[in-house]
Amino acid sequence: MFTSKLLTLVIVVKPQQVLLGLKKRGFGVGRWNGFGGKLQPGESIEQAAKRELWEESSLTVDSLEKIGNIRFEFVGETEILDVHIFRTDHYHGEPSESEEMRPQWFDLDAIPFDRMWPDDIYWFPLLLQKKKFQACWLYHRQNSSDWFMGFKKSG
Ligand SMILES: CNc1cc(N2CCOCC2)nc(N)n1
Repeated sequence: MFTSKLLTLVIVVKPQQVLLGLKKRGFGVGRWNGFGGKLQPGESIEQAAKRELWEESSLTVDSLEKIGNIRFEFVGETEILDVHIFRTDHYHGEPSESEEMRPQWFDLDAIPFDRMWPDDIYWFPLLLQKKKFQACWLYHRQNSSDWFMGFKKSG
């Protein structure tokens, strides 16, 4: 029996750069990623995305653009990660380090894909072109990059 866990992921973009955070602990530690996490009771996905962005980077946003959804399955595990991905080009404040994340701006032609989750190289270009997408990935182990993917772009 599979259960799914709702998670958020926010990618902050400015004209020539994208903001990523180095995960300092927990799931995905050591990888650069967008900002996000779990929902709290009573929260909408978007509210959780804004809260997690603020908690992890101290940025606030007026609006988020829902850009994608990826479902991750890990062989041998019964919990599917249902990650809702948002993009924002308008934010307030300056990024600052939190207990979870060390934020850093990256030039769009220098995104550190080799130090990110292996799926990111496939959907970051779509996010940067503002193309909505859906995807599913099967990982053979939580830290290996063995995976196969099904990819469906939706308009
Ligand atoms: C498994 N591959 C993943 C997972 C992931 N996240 C799961 C934990 O919550 C934040 C987003 N984010 C990316 N880019 N790739």
